Amino acid sequence: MTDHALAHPFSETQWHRLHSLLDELDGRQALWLSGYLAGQSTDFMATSQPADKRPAVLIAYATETDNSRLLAQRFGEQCREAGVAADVQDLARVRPRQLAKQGALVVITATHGDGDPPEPALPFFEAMMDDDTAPNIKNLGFAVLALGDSTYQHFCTAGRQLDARLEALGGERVLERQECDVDFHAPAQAWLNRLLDKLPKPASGTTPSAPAITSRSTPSHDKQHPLRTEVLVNQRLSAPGRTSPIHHLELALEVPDFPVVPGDAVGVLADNPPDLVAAVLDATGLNGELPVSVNGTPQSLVQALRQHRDLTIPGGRFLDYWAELSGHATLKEAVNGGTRTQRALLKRHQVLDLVRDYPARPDAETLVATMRPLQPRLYDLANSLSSFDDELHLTVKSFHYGFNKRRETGIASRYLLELQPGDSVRLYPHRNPRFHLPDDPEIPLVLIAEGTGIAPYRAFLQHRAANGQHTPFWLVFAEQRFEDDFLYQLAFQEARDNGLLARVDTVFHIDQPHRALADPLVEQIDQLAEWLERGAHLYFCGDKDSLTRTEAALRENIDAHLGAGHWKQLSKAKRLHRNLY
Ligand SMILES: Cc1cc2nc3c(=O)[nH]c(=O)nc-3n(C[C@H](O)[C@H](O)[C@H](O)COP(=O)(O)O)c2cc1C
Repeated sequence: MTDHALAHPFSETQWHRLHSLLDELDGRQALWLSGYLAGQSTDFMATSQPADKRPAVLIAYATETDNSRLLAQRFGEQCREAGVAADVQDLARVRPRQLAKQGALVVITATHGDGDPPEPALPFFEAMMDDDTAPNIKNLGFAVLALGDSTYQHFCTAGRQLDARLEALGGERVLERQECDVDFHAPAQAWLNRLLDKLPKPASGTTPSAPAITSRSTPSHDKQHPLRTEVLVNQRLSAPGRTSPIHHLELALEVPDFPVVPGDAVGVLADNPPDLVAAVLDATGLNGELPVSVNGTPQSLVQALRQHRDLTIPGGRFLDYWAELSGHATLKEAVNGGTRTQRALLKRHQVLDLVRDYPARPDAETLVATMRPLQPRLYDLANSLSSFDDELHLTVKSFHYGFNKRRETGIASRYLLELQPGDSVRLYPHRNPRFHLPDDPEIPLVLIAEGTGIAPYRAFLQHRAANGQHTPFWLVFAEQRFEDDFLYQLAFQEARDNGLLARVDTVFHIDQPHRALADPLVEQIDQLAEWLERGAHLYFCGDKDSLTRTEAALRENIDAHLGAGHWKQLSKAKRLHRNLY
């Protein structure tokens, strides 16, 4: 068959690239790719189908850490098995006008930032809230599942706002909004089951559509099915004696086709520190060997507390249980006093404070059932699998915070920093497509990092070098001291010497207390403008406050230099990439 015998939707360049990729694949890789594409097809199809062929139900998700996407995809499969025509799509790719043509809309959305919608879906939320761009959705059946975390002041705000707006725009609520806390699996599934009953079913006698093949048909790892990796190296990168040390970790990757590229991260399932687990057992008088179950899996209490339960933040259900069990007036008043009083109490008490200050004798199973699940933590990959396909590298900084006048250490960073070669770590891939490299290797890239934000840039450089690509890179990096804290200094200096890095600028806050991360770029604004005119993309990675200030300074200077609204255009053209934490 010639290329032209098949009417394909690709440009000539894409067609050639596709062919040369397919030529390189062996049978196993081709099979994997076909399964992967089939899995993605729920997303692809929704954007490419003509309007009149759109399935009745659109299941749209807005996510940053994947919970909403996984729920949406699972619900999509459940719908198809029940014969309900449903498409699953990222809200970031839904145009509000498209909604008017749907039969029903199911939204699964998280809340992030400080009560904000997940960042990729921001344009969708903005367009929906704006009277000029909001669609007319009279009679559109809708239902909203809101994911959140009740320890945040603005609980489930994104879901609440969208639910109210869909109603205000003329939609008809098929089922009352469900709000879920971090232990969302059971309530979310129960709500989705109820929703399924209310969605339009095929006429009797029609055969339900076959369940779609998802990327799960290939070996895959996620939060529920993490991969066990072995620690090869755990090395301090920063100066000895620094209060928040930074380490470089190398983990053995013993599975093929781990689906990450530079810019992606891994979700790490950290263990709680053994001394904290022991202190909780001690204060509750429970034996760690007691049998309990977590999501239906039987295990010992000590394992549940070590691997699955949040021993830091108590959460509302635990507080209710403990107030009842201990019978203590202070706790009862907090529970009965409404959200604000509860939150005030939780701000002063971690789990250990509660169980020590208000002693009681819990039942092991109820204790585990009422505690919040321990959340995974995301770490950006610091290497490219094109260079080391059997290793994952992470850059980890110790995290400390003040609590009740004492100094606490972050669970995940403490766990990772204390690992020894030979220990194992449970993790899963986390895709971050908004922070990937552009396809065209000739596009110049300005890489701006505060501290550990440098990790993905190491992966970017390795990736381009391994593929023999010559991208103009300009690195701007800030840390504490030049002598001690220039992370991966040798690698970046080598890249500078061999021409892979075109420019490097650094800011060391302790050495140069008045110098900001934006300063080197502002001082070289002509150069930056020239790079932008050549089509450069800008990447911002690391500490949210520092990089938000940096972006504001650059925006002001670039708009002054290249014309008002220039920065906004860069953002619209997807040439600004942010990965902030
Ligand atoms: C950085 C961050 C900020 C968050 N902010 C909020 C918030 O303001 N309100 C809220 O209810 N939940 C908040 N959450 C909790 C998430 O909504 C919750 O973990 C949800 O399950 C994430 O879903 P996703 O994986 O689909 O993004 C936040 C989570 C993170 C990691």
